[in-house]
Amino acid sequence: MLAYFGPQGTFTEQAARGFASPQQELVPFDTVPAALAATRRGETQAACVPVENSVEGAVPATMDALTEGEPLVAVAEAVLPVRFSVLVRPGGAPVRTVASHPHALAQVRHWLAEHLPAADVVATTSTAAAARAVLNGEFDAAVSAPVAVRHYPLEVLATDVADVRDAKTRFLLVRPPGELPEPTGHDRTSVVCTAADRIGALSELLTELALRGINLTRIESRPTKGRLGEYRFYIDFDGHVTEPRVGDALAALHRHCPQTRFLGSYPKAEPGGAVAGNEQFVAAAEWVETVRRGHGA
Ligand SMILES: O=C(O)C(=O)C[C@]1(C(=O)O)C=C[C@@H](O)C=C1
Repeated sequence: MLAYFGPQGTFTEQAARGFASPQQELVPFDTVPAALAATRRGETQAACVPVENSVEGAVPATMDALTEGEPLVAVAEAVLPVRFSVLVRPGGAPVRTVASHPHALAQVRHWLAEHLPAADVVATTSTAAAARAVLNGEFDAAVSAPVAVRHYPLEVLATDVADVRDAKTRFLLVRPPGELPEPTGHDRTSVVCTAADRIGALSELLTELALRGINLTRIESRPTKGRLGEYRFYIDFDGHVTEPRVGDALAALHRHCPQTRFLGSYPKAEPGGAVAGNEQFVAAAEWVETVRRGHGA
């Protein structure tokens, strides 16, 4: 069974369908923490959750839920284009309230200001929860994934709604630690570190990556929720933990910050990024070995 951030008809469900094997049952949960908790309890083998959007940035609920509680590691990612449909109850009543997930609302702000300027905007737990609430009569319109209309008998007021063309959301498939995915040569590694509160602490972490020619793809901070000013850093970079320099960098991050949590090494959904040559690192390590054995200089 595969848990996903639901209910039925979310973008996350589409991403989960891409990950699931044909016989695997998909189970919706109304929140990201609930989907991850089911996987931690062993009720589902894995969970699919959104992690970042190209317009609105990180999904804080996912970041927090990945660091609080038993470790989970990402084994795959997917990137989906994000375009919305605006759904209403059949009958053409005036739209006084429009609901959606905060990330979705942030991506259609200009469209709403132009087309539904008088409507009150309300946040719901997900885009599909908004469609469900419209069906129940709680709100007049939902900003939803186009597939939502297959699950909720609503009318489509507008399609292809997006302030920014080509917006995308990245999703992760996570499961309890186990066998790692094989390296493919186009992988991403994710970790979270709590940097010490002292001069240069963050720059030391990043320098460990830069010195080894590792390309940083994302860095986000979230408060630890303990002391004011204490932050966790979510760091994504190119490469797989089985590569010598990536393993080396991870060990260095752990030395600086013993509570470093490994969040996975998994194939990148979209090729690209700076591909630094791992070969030099392997060749250099081999050279050191020959020196150690007294066969090189
Ligand atoms: O509510 C959904 O449909 C989701 O899958 C969540 C989510 C998100 O968290 O970013 C996914 C894609 C869109 O950017 C809007 C909402």
